[in-house]
Amino acid sequence: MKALHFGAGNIGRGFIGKLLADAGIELIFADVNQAVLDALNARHQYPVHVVGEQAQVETVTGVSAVNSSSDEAIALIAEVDIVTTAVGPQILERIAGSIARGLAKRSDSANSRPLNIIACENMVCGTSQLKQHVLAALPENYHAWIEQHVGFVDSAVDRIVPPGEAGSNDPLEVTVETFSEWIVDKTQFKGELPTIPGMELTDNLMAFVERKLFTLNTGHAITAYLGQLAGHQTIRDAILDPAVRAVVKGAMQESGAVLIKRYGFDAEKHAAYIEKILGRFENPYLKDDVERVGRQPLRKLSAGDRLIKPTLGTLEYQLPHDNLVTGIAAAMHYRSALDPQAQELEALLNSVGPQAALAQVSGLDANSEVVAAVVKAYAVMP
Ligand SMILES: NC(=O)C1=CN([C@@H]2O[C@H](COP(=O)(O)OP(=O)(O)OC[C@H]3O[C@@H](n4cnc5c(N)ncnc54)[C@H](O)[C@@H]3O)[C@@H](O)[C@H]2O)C=CC1
Ligand SMILES: O=P(O)(O)OC[C@H]1O[C@](O)(CO)[C@@H](O)[C@@H]1O
Repeated sequence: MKALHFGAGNIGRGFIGKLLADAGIELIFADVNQAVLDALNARHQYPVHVVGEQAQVETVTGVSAVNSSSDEAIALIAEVDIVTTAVGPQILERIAGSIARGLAKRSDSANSRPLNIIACENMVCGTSQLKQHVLAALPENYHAWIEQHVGFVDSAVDRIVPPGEAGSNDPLEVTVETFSEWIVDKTQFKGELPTIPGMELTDNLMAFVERKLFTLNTGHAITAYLGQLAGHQTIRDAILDPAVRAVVKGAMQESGAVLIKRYGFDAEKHAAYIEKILGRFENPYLKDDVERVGRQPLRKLSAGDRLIKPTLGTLEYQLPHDNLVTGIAAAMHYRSALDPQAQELEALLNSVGPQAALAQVSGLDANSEVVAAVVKAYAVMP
């Protein structure tokens, strides 16, 4: 089997690419970072530091790399059995053009072996969104062939992989936690289901996607936003602050109450899931900055993402949401000189004020009770 993986970043090298290579699949990364491409092609291997109680360095071997918009990448799409991505939600549209050209070439060369494409991003149905971008970039006469031969498989991906330590000058080295979970929708595959250790198949993906995004990511984001307000640099320091932890845990419980109602999760098991996540945030072996986890606040404050979507669920089922409201207010205070979305948010707040800014960014009704509650919480934050 042969795979092309877009995005040789933290999740690409530290999680998805590692699982593919460990499964004996010939793996080629597609990226735009020349230093990373050169290093992968010079060494064909890289170290993954798996940190936890029993730390170990695992070497991923037999890998190579191409530029993601090169003719080589397009030729590979025409040839491989699996394409995966971990590039960031906003980049999916950009790589869709290369994928479309590769699929056209595959169809033109009458390669009718099934191909499965799996986007591994923090978003609901990321692969289905990628599929729409790919179809939009392809002439209509290819669409029926794509439907027949190409599986667009949605997935949920969970492993905390911060950027490498500033002290390391190896562009390939990556540090990961021991925990990992990659769950894919088995109903969307074309051809035989692959057997890749570490990839779990389900026919109930939406429950897993929402469980992960609206528990881990909800709690993580609020830890970052409240952590920054309290002057903490890292997620660990923030979650060890009792005032931050109380709100984070409360918000995960509020979001969890929605998930339990919607998907029938067992309440006790869900409480244990929350505790495990709090322990992962505390991981003493990872240095994870609040600025990484809080990045792109406009995306994180959008209607379908980790703060607003669970809050909408609490409104739907008439459940408490005070801690989620505090988290949303803290997100509106997020500032980062390195993050264009943080600056855009600040400019919007300065020009139209918190009530209109929140309504614009989140799609919430400006005159709703929940927006009024967030604005009230926002006003009393330092
Ligand atoms: N880091 C983490 O702990 C986790 C991240 N995720 C998700 O995984 C995705 C990737 O995140 P990270 O690996 O942390 O980001 P990253 O920034 O470390 O990696 C992204 C990679 O994509 C590459 N890239 C950018 N434009 C590209 C293009 N046009 N073609 C090909 N490659 C391109 C970048 O050069 C970089 O190597 C995101 O959607 C994130 O939400 C999900 C779970 C955990
Ligand atoms: O990658 P995003 O969506 O910006 O959000 C950061 C989040 O992703 C993760 O890196 C992995 O799920 C979390 O650590 C964090 O909640």
